[in-house]
Parts: sequence; structure tokens; C-alpha cells
Amino acid sequence: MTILVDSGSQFEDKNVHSEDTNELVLDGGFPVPNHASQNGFLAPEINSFGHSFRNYDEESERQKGVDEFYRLQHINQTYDFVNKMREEYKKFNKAEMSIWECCELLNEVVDESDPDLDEPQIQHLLQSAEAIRKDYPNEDWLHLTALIHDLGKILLLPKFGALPQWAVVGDTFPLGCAFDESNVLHKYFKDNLDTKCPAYSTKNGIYTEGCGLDNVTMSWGHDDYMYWVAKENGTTLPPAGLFIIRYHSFYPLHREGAYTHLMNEEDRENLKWLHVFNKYDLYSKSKVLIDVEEVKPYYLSLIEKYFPAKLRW
Ligand SMILES: O[C@H]1[C@H](O)[C@@H](O)[C@H](O)[C@@H](O)[C@H]1O
Ligand SMILES: [Fe+2]
Ligand SMILES: [Fe+2]
Repeated sequence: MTILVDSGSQFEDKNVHSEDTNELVLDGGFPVPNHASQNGFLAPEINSFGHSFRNYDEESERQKGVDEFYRLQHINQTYDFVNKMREEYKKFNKAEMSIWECCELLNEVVDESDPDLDEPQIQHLLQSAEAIRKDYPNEDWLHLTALIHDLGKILLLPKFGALPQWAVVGDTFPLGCAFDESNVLHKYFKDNLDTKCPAYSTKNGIYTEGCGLDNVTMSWGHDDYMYWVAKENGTTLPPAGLFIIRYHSFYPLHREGAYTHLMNEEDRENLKWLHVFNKYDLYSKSKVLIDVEEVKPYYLSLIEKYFPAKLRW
């Protein structure tokens, strides 16, 4: 699958000169996709429900649920709430299991915040990993990052606290500073208690310009949780992989360019990979399902390379 979207992005197709090799082409030191498999896949313009991707204004039954999801998320995600969640989940006392066992658990999970997908999440993991693998065959860490980026959604399951959907999925945003207008369904922040706190209501809030995203408290959910799990268990994934896991739902930043004043140099480097990743995360969502057993051996070999056999969750 070759995904050609977002013109204006620096990772555009025009930079690719290699037609029949399996090599990555370096453009200014940054790898651009391998289009050897001229399958010519263009990012679809519509999702499997017949709407454009990430359309939060659609008048449909499904969108009503998504709207209600964001109403609850925007009211309930507060600075205090996130700190409580971090404290609880950094105990890593819920389970011991391998990455693959966790992938299988995601078979049980459906994400109510997502207007583009209603397949079991394991399909989404494999669809995005297989799509990125095709275009970046040599970046095995990126394939594995795609496979695990949404594993944190297990927080929805009873064993992991049965958190409500608003505390697990959906786009993420910083707490402790003003909610940027580019957040989807921004209107629902008006009932968030943090808006009553003057210290949290300015552009920088409790942060300083360029402080680095590492120092920013993001809304709680599957991204931050999985980042901490990977780190705690000593993954050898490169920093860009961890960055992707942690910020892939931060659409206000990576799609809208908001909150960039909080980034530091390292964030800006890592963001390039997040831009690459995002296309596959979003546009690979489809009704064409992947044969799990067929691709399993490849992913097991990557898991073995970058993670211990059992992790604490
Ligand atoms: O609805 C989706 C879904 O929950 C994704 O997993 C998350 O990464 C996106 O940001 C969100 O918009
Ligand atoms: Fe996600
Ligand atoms: Fe995803």
C-alpha cells in the first residue's frame, strides 16, 4: 500500500526516485517511502461508512455516539484526574503478559470515539502495521510500533480497571494550559473544571515555552499508558517509536500545528516520524481484514527483538 496524501507535507511522493529497488530513498537525511511495489494505492477519500475521514460534523447515528463521547471526554479529563490515573497505572500491578497476548485481548475492544472504524482493534493494529511495512520495509521498529500503538486500549477491559471510553480513547490534548480551538468539538470544554482555574487558562499555562512534551501532562488514555508500559519494561524501540506511541492521538499538534510552542528540538525531530506514521494509522482503516495467523510469525520475531517475553502491565 502506498499512501499519497497531505500534499504540503515534506514526506511527499515527489521525493522518491527509486522505482524498482527495495531501498529507502533518503531525502535530506530522512527516509521517504519505498514505492517499489507500484501497487499505486492512494489513500481512500472516504471511510467504510461512506464519509470523509475524521469528519466530526456528520449527521449520523454513529456520529451521535462520537459526539457524546467527546462531550464526556472534554468535561472529565482534568489535570487532577490525569495525575490520579498516572499514579494508579504506574504501579504496573494489573497483569503479566506478552505483547502478543495483549494484541489478542484487543479482539474484545471496540473504540466508540472513532468515526472511521468499527472492526475489532486487532484488525486495526495489523492493518496499519502491514501498510507501513510495505512502504518502509527496512524500518522494522516502525512495523512493531504500528502493531502496538493502540494496545493501551486494554484499559477498557475489566482486568485493567474497566475505564470508561472517555478515559481511554479519542484525541488527546495537554492539561494545565488553555484548550486550543483546534481540538475537535472544542465547545464541550466549557464545562471542564480546569477552565475555572486561571493558572491553567493561558496559552502556556503552567509550562514554559519550549519546555518539551515530556514535561507536559497530556490527557489520560491509551497513548500515555502504553508509553509508560513500554518504557517500564525496558523496550529497545528507538525514541521515535516511543514518541509515536505517546502522541499519536495528539491531532491538535500533529495535524493542526497547535501547541508547537511547547515542543523542544528532540520533539521536532520525532514529529517527522509521527507524521509518517499517522497516514497509515488513519487511512489503512478498512473492511479488508488481515489473516492474523499468516502474519503472526513476523510480528512475534519483532516482539522478541524489542521486548522482554513477559511485561508488567
Ligand atoms: O478515535 C480515534 C481512536 O481512538 C484512535 O486510537 C486515537 O489514536 C485517535 O486519536 C482517535 O481520534
Ligand atoms: Fe490510538
Ligand atoms: Fe490507531
